[in-house]
Amino acid sequence: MPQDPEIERILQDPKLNDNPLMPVVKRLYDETQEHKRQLQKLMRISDAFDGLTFQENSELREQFGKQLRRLQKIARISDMYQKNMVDMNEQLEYHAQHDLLTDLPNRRFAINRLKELEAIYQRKQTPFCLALIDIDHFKAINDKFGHELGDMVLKVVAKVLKKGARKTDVCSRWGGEEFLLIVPDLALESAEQMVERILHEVRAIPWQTHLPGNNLDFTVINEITFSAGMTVFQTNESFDETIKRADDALYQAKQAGRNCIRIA
Ligand SMILES: Nc1nc2c(ncn2[C@@H]2O[C@H](COP(=O)(O)OP(=O)(O)OP(=O)(O)O)[C@@H](O)[C@H]2O)c(=O)[nH]1
Repeated sequence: MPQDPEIERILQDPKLNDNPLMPVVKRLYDETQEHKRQLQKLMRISDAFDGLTFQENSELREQFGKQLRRLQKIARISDMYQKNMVDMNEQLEYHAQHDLLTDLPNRRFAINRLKELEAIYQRKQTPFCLALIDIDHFKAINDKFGHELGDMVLKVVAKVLKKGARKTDVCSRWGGEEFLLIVPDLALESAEQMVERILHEVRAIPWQTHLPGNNLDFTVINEITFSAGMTVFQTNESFDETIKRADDALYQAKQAGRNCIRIA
């Protein structure tokens, strides 16, 4: 420990030995030296601690970075997972309301739409028409050419029906070879003209020429037609009753030789 030379000299001076203040000066000097030693020791400890802290800091920083990267990865995975769940839910919802073969809205979808229209009708008296459309002699197509070709015919006819209807109409697969067309905001006469036009388009499908379809031979089909029963929703009835009337009209169309529309 470096001593203070000036004070050392005074303390060693024999002339001052008898000075009554000398013991106090000596004690103070010793205490000061001791404090100095303590201070230096503390500084050394603090230096070492600083080094240690720095090392720990960089280790902590590295661990923190690692954790952060892991968290970001987990967040990305969770994002993707959530997006997949949303996509899957949308798909599930879509498939719950659409027909797998034709991709048209299914019976459940149509019934929901009918419920909505029925409710709207109670408030605003906005009329809507229904057309039950049934492909003629479809069993014979299956029997003669096979179920696979029958499926393709259903798909092609469904496309033509959808294309012929307006965007606001619902063209649904009601079941088997039967379709329900829901036509809101249109007088029955105009709706009938629309279905007549669609029937004409279905008849005109060029089965003989250029239909795509794996190894299926569409040239065996001559002409596909449908029969339709149409009606309009009336006050004080449920849509079930409207459908029943459309079904009766469809029966009449079949009885009349098919390939035509009847109104009830
Ligand atoms: N390929 C195929 N056939 C179906 C499907 N759904 C129902 N069918 C068939 O459609 C046929 C309907 O036959 P029917 O109810 O006798 O009616 P149709 O032969 O069209 O006779 P009409 O309606 O009186 O003109 C049945 O043979 C069913 O098996 C389907 O998804 N794919």
